[in-house]
Parts: sequence; C-alpha cells; structure tokens
Amino acid sequence: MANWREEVLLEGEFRVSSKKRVLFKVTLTPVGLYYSPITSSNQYEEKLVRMSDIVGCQCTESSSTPSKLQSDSIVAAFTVFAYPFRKKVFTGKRIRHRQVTTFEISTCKSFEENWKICRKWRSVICSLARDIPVRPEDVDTCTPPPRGRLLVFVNPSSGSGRALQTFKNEVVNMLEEANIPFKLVVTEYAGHAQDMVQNLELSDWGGLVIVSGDGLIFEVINGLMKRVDWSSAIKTPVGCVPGGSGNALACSINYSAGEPVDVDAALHSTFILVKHRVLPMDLVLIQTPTHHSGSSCSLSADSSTSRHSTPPVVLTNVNTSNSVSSAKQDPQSNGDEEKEEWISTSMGAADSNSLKAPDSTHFQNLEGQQQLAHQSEPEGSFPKEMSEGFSEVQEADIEEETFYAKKKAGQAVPATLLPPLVEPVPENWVVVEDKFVLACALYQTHLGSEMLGAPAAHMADGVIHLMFVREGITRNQLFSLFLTFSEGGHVDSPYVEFVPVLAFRLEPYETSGNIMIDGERLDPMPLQGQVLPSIARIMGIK
Ligand SMILES: Nc1ncnc2c1ncn2[C@@H]1O[C@H](COP(=O)(O)OP(=O)(O)OP(=O)(O)O)[C@@H](O)[C@H]1O
Repeated sequence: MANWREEVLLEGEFRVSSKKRVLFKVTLTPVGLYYSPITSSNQYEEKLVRMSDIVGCQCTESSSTPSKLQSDSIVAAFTVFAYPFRKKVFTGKRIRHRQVTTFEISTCKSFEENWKICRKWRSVICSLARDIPVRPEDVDTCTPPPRGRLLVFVNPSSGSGRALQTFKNEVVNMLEEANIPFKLVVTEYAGHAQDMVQNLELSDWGGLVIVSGDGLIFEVINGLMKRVDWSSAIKTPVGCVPGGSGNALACSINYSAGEPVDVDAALHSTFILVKHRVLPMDLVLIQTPTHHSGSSCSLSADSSTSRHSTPPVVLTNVNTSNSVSSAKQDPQSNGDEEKEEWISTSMGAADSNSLKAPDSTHFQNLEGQQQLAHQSEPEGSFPKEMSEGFSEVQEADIEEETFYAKKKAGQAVPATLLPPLVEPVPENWVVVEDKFVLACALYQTHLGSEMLGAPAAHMADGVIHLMFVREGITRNQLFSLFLTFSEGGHVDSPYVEFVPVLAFRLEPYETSGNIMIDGERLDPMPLQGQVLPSIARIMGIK
C-alpha cells in the first residue's frame, strides 16, 4: 500500500492483463503505481511500479486480449512502460529491463466512460513520469505538454557498424513508448552532421541526439560552435547513445546519472534520453600551434575556413575515424600568433600506452586562477552571452556562473585565461617540470566504458582534472596501474597525481611520444587549454 504520507492522486479497481482473474486495487501517487489484489490471494503480493522507472503510458484500445476490447466490449486499458533495475544472477550487476503492465478498466457501463478514465490516468502518469508535479485538485484537467521533437544522427559506419541496428533495436521502441517524436538522419559522409547542424532551425528541435562514437558528437558540437549564433546554439540539448568504439561522453553521462556504463549501455543511455533533464556541461578549449608538423589536424581544414571571418571557424578532421572539433581564431585578431583552437567535448590525453610521453607540463592551479579571475572584467572573465542563455533552461538546476568574458555572437570563443602559446605562462601559474610517462587533462569521468579516468569529475564542475604519472614507474607497475583504471582505483596509486585546474599548458621537450585530443593523435607539440564552464547542454539525469 502507498505510504500514508504519500499523496494519493487516483485510485481504482482494475484487472491487470497478465493476471486476469484477480481484481486489483490500484493506487497512483507521485512515487508510483501500487497494485495489490482485492480478493485475498496468496499468489500475488503488492507491487509498485516506480515513477522514476516509468518512461511512458498509453491508452490501449486493443491489448493482449483483443477479443475483450472489441467494439462491443466496455473494457478500456492503459499500458505503463517501465524499466526497473534487476540484478543479474551471476554478476550481481544492476541493469534495467523492460516491464510492461496493462491495466484493464471495466468500472463504468460504457467503453467511452472507461476510456475517459484511462485517459485521465495516462495524463497523470505521463506528467509525473516527467517530474511534472500534479496536485490532487488537478488530476481531472492535467495534460502533459507535448514532448520536443528530437533530431537523431546515426553514423552507420561507427564502431563495428552496428549503430543503426542499435538505434532500431534499442532506441526507437523506448522513444515510441515515451511518445517522443523524432526524425532520423543516417549520416552519409564525415561532416554531414556538422553541415546540417550549422544550418538547422534549432527552435524546431527539442534536442539533438547522436547514436555513434565520440567523433560524431564532436562534429555536432562543432556544427553548433561554427554558427554565427553559437553562444545560444551551444545551449541546444545534446543527447548521446553509445554506438561507436570510443564512447567516453556517453559513458560519462550514464555514470553521472547513476546508470550502468558497461552493460546494455545503449538501453541505459536511451532511458536517460527519455527521462532527461537539460543539464549544463563544461567544454574545454584546446589551443595548438597552427602549423605543427605532420599533425593531421591542421590539414585540410585550412582550405575550408576563412581566415578573415569573425565567427569561430570550426575544423573537423575528416580523414580519420576520430573526428576532432576545433575553433580557429582569426590570427589577426590575436596579435602575430597563429594557433588553432579546439573545442573538446572529451579530454586531451597523452597516449596512455606510450612510455615516451611529453617531458614537461605547465599547469595553473586553482589558487592561481582565483587570482586571475579576480582581475577586473574584460580579461579575466567569460562571455556574458554564455550565461545569459541559462534562464532559458527551465529544467536544469544550474549553479551560478562564475566567470564570463566579453564575447559577442559571431566572434571566436575567447580564451581569456590563456596567454599566447608562444609566450611564457604568467608568473602565478604553477610549473611542474619533470619527465612524465603519462599526462591527461580530463574533464569528464570516463575515457571509455572501461576507463573511469577521473572519478571525481562532474559534467559541469568547471575544472579540468589534470592527472599525471612521472617517470620512475616500472612497466609492470604501469601495467598494473592500467588494470585499476576501469573502476577508478588508480586514484589511490602513489604514482598518480591529480590536480584540479582551470587551464593548463603542456610543453613537450622531445619529439617522441604521443598526444591525443578526443582520440585524435597528434605529434608532440605545445598545447594549452582552458575550461569553458557550463557552456553546453546535455540531456542527463541529475
Ligand atoms: N556516413 C559516414 N561515413 C564515414 N564517416 C562518417 C560517416 N558519418 C560520420 N562519419 C565520421 O566518422 C567518424 C567516426 O565516428 P564515430 O566517432 O562516431 O565512430 P567511432 O567508431 O566511435 O570512431 P572513434 O572510435 O574514432 O570515435 C567521425 O569523425 C564522423 O565524422
């Protein structure tokens, strides 16, 4: 029975389609749907379908028993779709599974009256399942607002080529159960999603969903950042369903929502999409020299970008399976220095397999940053426009913004914390000069489904978690260390150092080693980055 403290919104006596002979007392409260047999029965005990597990509810004219629901039948029904957790027998892991419960109503003498009751229950359930509060006095009139239409990008060639299948098998059903309209775009070439996103009428869409690996997500983020109205466009909610080989962001979103990342990740990501709230997410802006040798990122993109355009110009590496997004500043607007700016939705990381990682890193600690942030306005803050959009996000519980600079729509993304790459770092930065086997700048939790790189990170904590391992660790110790990454155990290792920073610079002294940004491999080169706190929006669960 519902707890006496719970507010009972609706009650009825219905049959449950799987247990037809028994009449159940059904009680609806904000916690969920309770049903228990009216006639004493040892066979059935009270059940609760939790509102937090419900994705949708539909009135069903024909249920599993069509004969009972034909036109001469007075029985109407509503079906509740829920995905509660269940423990796997052998592994003990909690995973969601689909649970469909149909309630049949024959309380009134006509089908129409019973149908009306069904519709009332459906409206209240659909509202509560979306966290829309319903007062007892409103149950007769409540109508949940229609769900925003989603534009879904699927990369058919990502990962093992199963993203489209994943979409059809895992995503479509749940979207339909939740009554969420969507349009599917199967990408035809690298850059397709970016081209579309750049020209979309964004107000037509409740959000953009990417069923793919990290590469297509960066493309979409890139498309948003390349728009003249980028500062509002980047507030478009983005949802992810893992379908590629690198699914760091989808895993991070699942993890922050308390959903599994390593089993049925697509199902759990879809559950998040359906139950989502719009939440803020940090991005990180990475600057690299424009003409670094041999790097695939300076590529082709030059030919497709105008050096004189004021909007942030976004580069996408179309030549590899890893797409990388970057926003290039007009060099003339930035003194003599030429540099590339990359908007990273994941993390910059030195190749963790390499024992020849960059030799030196400069980083700015939080204390240093606070001094910077306290500087008077223009130089030490982030764009006002970035924070202005926050009032539009009704569902998000967004903490107060800390710093924003003067950036007009159409201008390049400001990197107000970063000195020119060719100049020394300011004196209030902390410099660590050493030999490193690994240096990672992480700002989301996961590097992949089995790599919990920065367990302490949050989607919008406004910091980059700089992690490094200095030389002196043996290969065996390093190997053992990597084995602890899946559960985040490496944070306790004496070899691993973590520093939360707002900005950093990495200066390799040698030409050997690897640098990776969002899975994109670069030759060793100086690079620096700063966090753009809460600039983007994701579909998540708090
Ligand atoms: N139809 C397509 N054909 C070829 N490439 C495409 C297509 N659609 C998108 N791409 C590109 O494929 C790249 C890789 O996509 P994605 O990251 O989603 O898959 P992935 O298998 O996880 O790759 P990675 O492991 O590199 O992240 C992206 O850079 C994207 O631009």
